[in-house]
Parts: sequence; structure tokens; C-alpha cells
Amino acid sequence: MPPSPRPLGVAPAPASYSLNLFPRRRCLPARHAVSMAASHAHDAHFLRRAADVADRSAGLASPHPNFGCVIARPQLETDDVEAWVVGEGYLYSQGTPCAELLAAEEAGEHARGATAYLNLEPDDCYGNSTAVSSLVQAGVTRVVVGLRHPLKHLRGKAIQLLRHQGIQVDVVGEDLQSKLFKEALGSCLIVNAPLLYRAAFHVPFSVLKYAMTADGKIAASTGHASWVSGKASRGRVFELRGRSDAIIVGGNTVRLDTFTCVVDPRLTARHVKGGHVPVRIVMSQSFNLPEEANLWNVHDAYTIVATQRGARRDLQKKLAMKGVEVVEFEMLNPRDVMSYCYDRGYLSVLWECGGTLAASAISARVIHKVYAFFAPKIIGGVNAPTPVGELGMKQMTQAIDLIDVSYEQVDRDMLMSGFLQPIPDLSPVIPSVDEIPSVDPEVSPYETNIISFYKTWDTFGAFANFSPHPISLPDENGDCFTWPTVEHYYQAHKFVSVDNPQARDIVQEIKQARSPEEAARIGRTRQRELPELIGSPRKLM
Ligand SMILES: NC(=O)C1=CN([C@@H]2O[C@H](COP(=O)(O)OP(=O)(O)OC[C@H]3O[C@@H](n4cnc5c(N)ncnc54)[C@H](OP(=O)(O)O)[C@@H]3O)[C@@H](O)[C@H]2O)C=CC1
Ligand SMILES: Nc1c(N[C@@H]2O[C@H](COP(=O)(O)O)[C@@H](O)[C@H]2O)[nH]c(=O)[nH]c1=O
Repeated sequence: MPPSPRPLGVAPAPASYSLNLFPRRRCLPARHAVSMAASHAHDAHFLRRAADVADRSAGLASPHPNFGCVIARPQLETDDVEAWVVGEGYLYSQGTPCAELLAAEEAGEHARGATAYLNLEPDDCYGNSTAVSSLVQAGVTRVVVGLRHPLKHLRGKAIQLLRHQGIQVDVVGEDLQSKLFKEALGSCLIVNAPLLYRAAFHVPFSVLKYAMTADGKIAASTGHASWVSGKASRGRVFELRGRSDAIIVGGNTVRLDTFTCVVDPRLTARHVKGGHVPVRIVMSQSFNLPEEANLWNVHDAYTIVATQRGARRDLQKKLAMKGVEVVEFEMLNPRDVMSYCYDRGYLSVLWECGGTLAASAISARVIHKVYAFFAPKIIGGVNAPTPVGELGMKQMTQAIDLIDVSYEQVDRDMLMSGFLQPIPDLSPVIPSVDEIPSVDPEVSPYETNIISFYKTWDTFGAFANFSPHPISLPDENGDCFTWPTVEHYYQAHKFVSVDNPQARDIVQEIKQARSPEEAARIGRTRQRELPELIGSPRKLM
């Protein structure tokens, strides 16, 4: 059970907290300082920086939002505002210290009288008020917030707590109206676009990515496609995969890439070792898929095949034997697959399919953003495939205009990205559990006694495995051990009952994992690699 919430204002003394006798930078007393409140340009600059800092956890913190905190105070002796920053931090991943605590630790004494910039209102959910108490403890006197939390049962709580503690809180769009904040607000929206889309539309944030030649093809007429874009662009694709919970490819791409291109797709984020490993999803109505393919090697990454009910049950069994998960749909379509991904808790999905499936997904309005890599090459081919198939549009005036378009050169290629649908504003009303009867009169009062949770941010998310709450339990020798999260405990106990040095090493490795997602990744990977080390379930407690 999570520890009782700390009384506000009594955050753990930051580990590195100490009176700094030799301040890195001479801070003038507040009375001489330029008033930050009067300087919207500086507020906007540091808020934009907080969003950039938050982006470092993209893909790692999922399904948590990406949080960044920048603590800054004016220093008249320099007009280099970057020198005003005395501390910053970001939520690395679920179950790791919050951005505010890390920034306060780095700022130390310099946080006193300073301003903290937050891209998103902290989700001090389930009574864990570390983010707020860290800022109070650090002596921050003002907080600038980019966005209120999108989830209704969290929205406004941390802001209220901060104000109760006498801290001035300015929220962009409410207390700060200047147009100077337009760009900074855009950064705050983009860095958490996945959460905002998911909260508003009840489907994961979906990005369509393709590489296209200058004459508009994504492959040769034979289907051969390696490679359209250059190595640097494909490196950017690995980064995009690293911030996605799932990657979707169509059945025909798997067939053509495996049979004709010898690419034999892997769809892994290979730019960093030990980074986030997205799930791979193949959408195939026919299940007419190769028996052997890299995608079926679940040691690389978990793979799901979404197919039509009853398709090729023989082949389904063969792939299931390899560890591939097969999910049948009555009518396989992008909308139902996205609803399924929503239920599995995915925040962000990268579509790397060909034009046929891309057209189906765009028509189903499940694609929110497009990344198009343009390669300076010509391939020709009357039948060469293009990025998007049939949308039923007969006039150019029907074309879908991208919004918030960006252009970036990536080595010899050009990357254009833009949104198909605007990022939703923060009005999504997510009924909290106790509101369900008013939302759904069918739900009898008795049923509302049933608590439901899945993600750590849900109303009762503190009970979720990934919830950042340590648990202390006696180990097999009866000695008490504190596990960082329930997920750490669960993954380790797959190996605890086997008397084997390798199993013991794996338990230690899991104990040291920096986050519940890393613990889960280690446990699942070792389970696939060394199934013989999985102990028989025994009475643990
Ligand atoms: N350059 C690039 O960035 C990329 C290039 N490519 C290239 O594109 C080519 C393949 O493109 P394409 O033929 O369009 O194949 P797709 O990747 O779009 O796959 C189409 C297949 O998706 C499956 N599917 C499942 N549900 C649906 C649905 N609701 N609507 C439509 N299809 C659905 C069907 O599989 P089934 O037939 O099994 O039932 C269908 O045949 C290949 O040459 C590949 O190399 C592909 C991706 C990226
Ligand atoms: N040909 C092509 C792409 N093709 C996409 O990348 C997949 C192969 O990725 P991987 O298995 O990780 O190497 C392939 O199945 C298809 O979805 N992508 C690109 O960025 N540029 C390219 O030129």
C-alpha cells in the first residue's frame, strides 16, 4: 500500500541539499532583481525551456505525461538569461523522482525567492504531493504553469495547493495573457500532445511516417524500398519509434519487405541501447503472412498481429508458438485497433504502413500528425506505391491541410511534419469515478463502490503496478526489503524461486531498475531469453 501522503511542506530534504558557501553564480537579493513577473518575455523563454526539458523523457515516461521544471532567478550582472537558470529537471520515467524535486535539488539555496516554470501542472495524484512540497521546501516564491492538467480529477489540485502555501501561481492563458506566450504554449501542448489527444479522443496519439522520393513514391514498382531516405533520416525514425508505445505496419509491407526487399522489417528503435522498446503491430485481414520474419522474433520486441476473426488459424497457432500475440477483430479497421490500443494504455502510436493502410487510417480520422521525409531521388514507375492510397477526394480543394507545419533538413533529405488535427485544448472532461452515475445513469450506486484503475494517473492509480510507490516486504530469508514499485517486485518474483546464480543476478538487476518500465522490460526480456529460470509459482506471502 502506498505510504501515507507526506504532510505538505515536508518534502524529503533534497539529497544534495546543502548551504552553498561558494555560490556558482552571485545572486543579488530579490529587492534588486528584475521582477520576473514584469518580464513576460523571460517567462515565455523559461516556459519554453521547461517544455524542451520535459521532452527528454518522451517515450520513457509513458503513460505518464512529460514533465519539465526550470527554476530561474534574475541576475542583473548578466543579460544572458540562460545564466539565470539555477536548476532544472524532468520526470525520467514512471516511479522516478519528479521534475520539481530534481530541479529544487540542483538549485539548492538559489531557489529561494526564485520562479519555477512548469510545462504542465504537476499530477500530484493520490495524495503524493512531492512536486508541490519540493517547490515549497526550496523556497520558490512564484510558479508559472503552461497547461493545467488535462485529467479532470487532477486538474487544478496542485495549483490550489501551491497557492494555499502562499506561492504566486501564474497560469498561461489565465493570469498571463500576452501573445508572447503563444510559442511557449505551443511547446507545452506539443510535448504532451499524446496525453492530450488520448484524453480528448480516447485513442492514442497517432503519427503517420513515410519516406518519399522527389517523384512521390515510397517504393519501386516492384515494392523494393530500401532505401528511400538516408541513414540520418532513418536515425530520426528510430527516435520517433523510441517515443512511441506501438508501431503499426500493414500486411502488404510485411510481405513485400520480407519477400522482395530482403529488408525483413524489424521496426525497432535501434538508436540507443536499453531504450524504450515499442510494441510492433501488424494489421492483416487475410493473415497471409510469412511464417518466418524478423517481426516474429519477440526477443527483439513484443509483436501483435491484428487480424480478422478466423483468418488462417493454422498460421495463427504457429506464430503464437513463437510468442506472437494474435488479436482477432470482427471487422479489422484502424478505429477499432486504436480503441484496442487505448484500452491497453498506449499514449502514442507510429504508423509505418504503406499507402493502402495509411489511407484507411486517415479516412478513419485516427491519424493526428504526419512526418514526411522527402528524398532527393527519382524512381519513376507507373505502379510504384505512393504514401497515401484512395481517400475518395476528387478535387484538390478537398485536400486536408496540415497545420503547425515544420520543415527541417536531415542530411540530404527534407523532413516536413504537421498536424492533421489541432492539438485539443484542455477542456476534455474525463469524468472521475464518483461522477460516473451522473454520466451513466445505468450505473447503480452499488457498482460505484467498485474501484477501477489501469493507469497510474487514474483516480485509484496508486494501486497500479507502475505507481511510484515503494513497498516493503520480507524476502525469502525473512529480511525486509523495500521494492521501488510493485512492478519491480512482480517481475523479480518470476525468478526468485529458482536456486540458480543467473536467476539471482536477474533479481538483482530488476531491483536496480530505474523505473517500473525498465523493470518490466528486463523481466520480460529475461523471461523470453531464459524460460528455464522462471520458477513455479509458489506462495509468496
Ligand atoms: N518508404 C516508406 O516510408 C514506406 C514504404 N513502404 C512500402 O509500401 C509498400 C506497401 O504498401 P501497401 O501495399 O499500401 O501496403 P500497406 O503497408 O498499406 O498494407 C496494406 C495491407 O494492410 C492490411 N490491412 C489491414 N486492415 C486494413 C484496412 N482497414 N485497410 C487497408 N489495409 C488493411 C491488409 O493486409 P492483408 O492484405 O494482409 O489483409 C492490406 O493489404 C511496400 O513496398 C513497402 O516497402 C511501406 C511503409 C513505409
Ligand atoms: N523504406 C523506408 C522505410 N520503410 C519502413 O521502415 C520499415 C523497415 O524498418 P526497419 O525494419 O526498422 O529497418 C519498413 O517495414 C517500412 O515500414 N522507412 C523509412 O523511414 N525510410 C525508408 O526508406
